[in-house]
Amino acid sequence: MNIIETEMLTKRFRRYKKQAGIAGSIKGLIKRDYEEITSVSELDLTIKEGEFVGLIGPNGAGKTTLVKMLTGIIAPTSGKVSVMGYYPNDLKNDFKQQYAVVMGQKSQLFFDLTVEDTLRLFKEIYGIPEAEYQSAKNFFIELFHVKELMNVQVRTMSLGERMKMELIVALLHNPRVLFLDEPTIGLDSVASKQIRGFLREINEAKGTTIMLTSHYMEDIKALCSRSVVINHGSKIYDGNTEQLFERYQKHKKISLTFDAPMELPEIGFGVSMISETPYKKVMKVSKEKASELLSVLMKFNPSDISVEEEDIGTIVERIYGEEGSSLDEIS
Ligand SMILES: Nc1ncnc2c1ncn2[C@@H]1O[C@H](COP(=O)(O)OP(=O)(O)OP(=O)(O)O)[C@@H](O)[C@H]1O
Repeated sequence: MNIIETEMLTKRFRRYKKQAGIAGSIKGLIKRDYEEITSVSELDLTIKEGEFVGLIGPNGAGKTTLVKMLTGIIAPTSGKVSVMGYYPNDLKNDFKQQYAVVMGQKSQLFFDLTVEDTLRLFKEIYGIPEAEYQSAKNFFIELFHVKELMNVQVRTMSLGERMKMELIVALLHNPRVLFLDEPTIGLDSVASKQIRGFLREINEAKGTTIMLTSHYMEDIKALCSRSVVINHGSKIYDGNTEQLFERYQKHKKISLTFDAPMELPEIGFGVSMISETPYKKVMKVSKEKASELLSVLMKFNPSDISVEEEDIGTIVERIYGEEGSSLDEIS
């Protein structure tokens, strides 16, 4: 069953265009010039119940605008949108009860309350019956291993602990759809990995449909079997995530940190150095050579080593750049 359906979905904004200088400001008081921006353009999208979909695109691509239309925060300019059978912008209570939004950069927690109190507060907000509340709470406490944090004030928690709480609060009422925006932002690699594990578990155990927006390609690669790439408001790829990376990702970025100043010899593998200080080296290597290079680099005893995927901007450029690539062919 399709839980999200859009057809020719379009959102245009009118933006005041101020002319430069004081003269421009004064002129603007009398006559205003506007420019029209098409943030989402004729977008067709269907998502089945239970899917875990990555929504990716460079800054300003239209991701947030799309999610705002799917959650009813803004109305489309034209086209059709249906989420769980509702027109989101009607903002029916039944609709709002069935989805959740978690944003890595915005918190819905009350920093002075303990987690126990916060959860109880959200129980009341969502009107969750006591028995259901207890069972959901226990399920998440166990899943996220947060038993010892229940009576801790939110403000004293680490970023990773707080993100777990954001997810518990959002999922307490068992929503059918979860919209996630940058859930691992600012987290170290251990905490990010943990959060990814929980999200996978929630998707599998509860069948929650998840739409994940992230600039971290590692999140998308680890979690989403399907990816939707948008650029300038239009869909430019919709399909298998593995194929997306296989086809459009050429390099990996490897960062090494050392406890003492280190000068690396010429290491070959066609490596190009992105930045270099005595304590930190960041380099780019073709994805085929990455693991071989890693085993060589380990011999220099780095105190930390990380491997990152290419950023979405580079992937988008390749999608455009590939001769004959068309959406029909890819998806
Ligand atoms: N309320 C608004 N009024 C005018 N223009 C807007 C409004 N909201 C978004 N836009 C414009 O629409 C375009 C898409 O913005 P949107 O926030 O959806 O992009 P995004 O893909 O979420 O970007 P980011 O990754 O930077 O968050 C941008 O050019 C933005 O400036």
